[in-house]
Amino acid sequence: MLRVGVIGCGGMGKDHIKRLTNKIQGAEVTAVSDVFEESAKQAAAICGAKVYTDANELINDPDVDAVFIVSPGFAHVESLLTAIKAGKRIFCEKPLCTTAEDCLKVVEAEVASGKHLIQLGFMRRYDKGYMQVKEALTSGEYGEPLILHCTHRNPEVGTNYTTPMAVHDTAIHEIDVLHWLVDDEYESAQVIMPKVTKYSHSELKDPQIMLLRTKKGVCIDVEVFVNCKFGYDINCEVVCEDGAIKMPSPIYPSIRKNAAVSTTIDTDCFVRFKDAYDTEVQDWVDAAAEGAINGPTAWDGYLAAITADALVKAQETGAVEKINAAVEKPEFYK
Ligand SMILES: NC(=O)c1ccc[n+]([C@@H]2O[C@H](COP(=O)([O-])OP(=O)(O)OC[C@H]3O[C@@H](n4cnc5c(N)ncnc54)[C@H](O)[C@@H]3O)[C@@H](O)[C@H]2O)c1
Ligand SMILES: O[C@H]1[C@H](O)[C@@H](O)[C@H](O)[C@@H](O)[C@H]1O
Repeated sequence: MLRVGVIGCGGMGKDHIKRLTNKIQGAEVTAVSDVFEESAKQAAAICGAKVYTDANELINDPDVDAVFIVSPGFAHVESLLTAIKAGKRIFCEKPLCTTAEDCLKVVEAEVASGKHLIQLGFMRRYDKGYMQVKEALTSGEYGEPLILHCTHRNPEVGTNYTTPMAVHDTAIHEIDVLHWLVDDEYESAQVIMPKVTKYSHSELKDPQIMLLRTKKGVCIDVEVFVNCKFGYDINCEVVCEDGAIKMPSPIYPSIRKNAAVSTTIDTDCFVRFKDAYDTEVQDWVDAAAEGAINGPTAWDGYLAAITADALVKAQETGAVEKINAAVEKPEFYK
């Protein structure tokens, strides 16, 4: 049994604690921590775990074999470095860290430890729909990918959500999954700002159109619209030389009523990606039995961070911004 300590007991933290406690085979939550003791206590009630307010104490608890980081992005770096030092296995929710500089520190610490310790929570790589698109692309039947059209729509966000978060918090998922889909790396980024929706506020330009170009010349457009009001709507279509592949939407019945046909759209990521979260976490636990780490790595987190930085710069300049890694991909991640 893998004894897991969970850091961060907010919305996503509690969702993962329930998953680890009720669904995942081979793991138990033995400790939880939150800077707010009351949040940690509420989470501990779900799983009967020890309560900490200091994440570093949880990491060094001898009853914790592995650490699950679900605190806000800005707090990830400290827990990651402490857990690497303690030699603990780590699952870290996206983003790895909020700056490329911190991501690089984590990459360097993991490489120096000589052990693969970190799986990053880019769950879309475990989503059935994206996996089907990837399978179609790698079959070679449709030729080379040329263009990707994507949408990332949330029904609404809180008033503390600001313009750069459309990149760091939201488009970060597309940044990771799309280059993985087409097996390529990003070269440049640009952002186009349409008219702002009446449902936004002065600190948030919403919607945005993000454009990415890969080294092989694939052009990607992602509409990020976080106050779209109508649902949690994720779409992706890959236009290839010999066909176009559209990711399937979750299947709901089509209802005929009052002279209209309607189908449900999910309203949040917890439902839309429920199966993907379950699969990624089970994979992390299963890999532990073999002393391995699967899935997205700290290096993927670093690549996402430099791409995010270019997009945030492009939000301000409106220009095409280059994306360059400060270092070569270490042998360790190849
Ligand atoms: N993969 C996904 O689709 C997905 C979905 C939602 C959230 N997330 C990620 O999960 C993480 C948490 O998001 P959330 O929505 O639960 O946020 P949240 O604000 O609801 O919860 C964060 C919790 O962490 C606590 N906290 C803050 N600093 C801490 C620290 N240093 N140590 C321990 N706890 C600390 C806060 O008190 C809060 O209870 C973020 O990295 C976010 O990007 C991922
Ligand atoms: O933290 C959440 C989460 O990552 C969701 O998957 C994404 O759709 C939201 O935009 C973001 O705010």
